[in-house]
Amino acid sequence: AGAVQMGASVVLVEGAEMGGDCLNTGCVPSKALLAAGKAAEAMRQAGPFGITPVQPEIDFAAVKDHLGRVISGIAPHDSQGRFEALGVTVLRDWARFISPRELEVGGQTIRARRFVIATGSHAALPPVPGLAAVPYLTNETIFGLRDRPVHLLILGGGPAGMELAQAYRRLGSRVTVIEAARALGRDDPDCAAVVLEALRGEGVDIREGQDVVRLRVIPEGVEAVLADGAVLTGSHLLVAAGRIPALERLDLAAGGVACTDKGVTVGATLRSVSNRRVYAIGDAAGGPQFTHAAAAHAGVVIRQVLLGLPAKSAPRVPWVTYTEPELAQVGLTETEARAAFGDRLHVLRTGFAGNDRARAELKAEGLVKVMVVRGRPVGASIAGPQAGELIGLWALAIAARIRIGTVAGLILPYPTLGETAKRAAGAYFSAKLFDNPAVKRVVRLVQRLVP
Ligand SMILES: Cc1cc2nc3c(=O)[nH]c(=O)nc-3n(C[C@H](O)[C@H](O)[C@H](O)COP(=O)(O)OP(=O)(O)OC[C@H]3O[C@@H](n4cnc5c(N)ncnc54)[C@H](O)[C@@H]3O)c2cc1C
Ligand SMILES: NC(=O)c1ccc[n+]([C@@H]2O[C@H](COP(=O)([O-])OP(=O)(O)OC[C@H]3O[C@@H](n4cnc5c(N)ncnc54)[C@H](O)[C@@H]3O)[C@@H](O)[C@H]2O)c1
Repeated sequence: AGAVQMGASVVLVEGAEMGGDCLNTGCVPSKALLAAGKAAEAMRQAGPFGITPVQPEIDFAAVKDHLGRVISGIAPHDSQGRFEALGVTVLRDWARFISPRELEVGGQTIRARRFVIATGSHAALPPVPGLAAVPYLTNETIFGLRDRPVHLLILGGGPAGMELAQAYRRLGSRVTVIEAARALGRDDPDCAAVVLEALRGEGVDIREGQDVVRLRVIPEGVEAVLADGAVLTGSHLLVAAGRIPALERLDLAAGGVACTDKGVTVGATLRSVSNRRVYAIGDAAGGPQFTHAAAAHAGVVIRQVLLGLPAKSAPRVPWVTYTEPELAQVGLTETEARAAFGDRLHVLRTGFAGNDRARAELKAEGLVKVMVVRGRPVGASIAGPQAGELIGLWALAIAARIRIGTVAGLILPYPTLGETAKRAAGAYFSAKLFDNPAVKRVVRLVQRLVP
């Protein structure tokens, strides 16, 4: 869309649904499902507000229809019609390279000056004994279910696994997550612990540090035997154990495009190291796998290809796991910042328990951690209500190299969750101001001298 509107001649090739993974089988249906689960949970948890709690009746097929409506509502923005109206030639078939500067698409040859590979990723299938012989779901099939799984076993406790675990649990399924290492392991452990405790409190069974040693079909569905000997039986199995780039149809060898099992081999400019006509963006580029990362990549390519300007992809992007409470990260985690800056690091912490809005809404679990080096934030981790919205301020502060004092001095409306930022920033100064005998001496002196 950007390229054509800036005057380039553009062909867009899509082999499946317009809108890709995010719209059809990723972000959008998962957030719509989480929203349905949240509505159900609010009914169960109304008691403390003085409202009789009810066990909601969930029409699972109607929930599935809700996902469909949300997708259809957004789809026009990603549609063939919209792109054609902008002047893009849209071809609905699979593309493959036939030479370093030609693609074959449905019998047609396309010769181009530049190519952008934006083919996304698929669910990775881990080498678990028996997986090939049992029925399993991935993100490409689970959102199509019209019947509620009785007991959903989820292989993988990353963002995909944990978001769907909470959604299905709240919609009435039993859910067991089997995680080989640490659940939500890319996030700050203190913040991840808040989310895991909340999920366990809702009845999600999370088995960490557990390999599945065998899977087999049983009459009720699937049986999983874990390394510790536990035997789990589920009606359905979801594989959410990471992603592999979707390069299999492209015949990259014919195009002279080097790749690994992580994606097309590119540097920070996103240009193929082996074919200078080719760029790779999004999940296919082997970096962070988020829609906003893919969108930022698109800007990096447009700048270089259309304007001839230098551009590089950002080494880090923020991310959010949309459980309730939410889990958000921008910049460095405490562990990363400690490794990079050692004793120069100050870690500021504040809990949502000290935030009056969170108290009023009975959502006071969670914390904000801010990593500060030489008076400027270099990272923030948040677990709590609306963490995904709250991380925006820290993203700006880090990107614009704003001093922590500027955040502490902000006047923010009361009572808002956003005040957690001011409170966390204030912690940088409170120790220096309030526990400092020199400050106390100065204040006493000023009190005596000032009339
Ligand atoms: C369950 C789930 C939830 C997620 N939630 C979030 C979220 O909340 N926020 C977030 O930022 N990210 C989320 N993600 C990640 C996000 O979906 C991806 O990072 C994003 O879709 C990547 O965009 P992309 O353009 O690289 O690839 P895609 O969106 O996958 O698009 C690639 C397109 O290329 C097409 N294609 C592939 N090969 C060919 C070929 N040879 N010829 C023609 N067409 C081809 C595919 O059909 C597809 O339509 C989630 C992922 C999952 C699985
Ligand atoms: N809210 C969001 O932005 C969001 C939501 C969902 C997915 N995504 C993106 O999509 C991508 C895929 O998500 P994901 O959660 O599938 O991947 P992931 O790589 O983030 O997590 C996969 C998890 O599965 C575990 N695992 C791997 N093999 C296993 C095995 N054999 N048994 C048990 N556990 C195993 C890993 O240890 C890891 O914790 C991620 O990169 C993520 O960034 C983003």
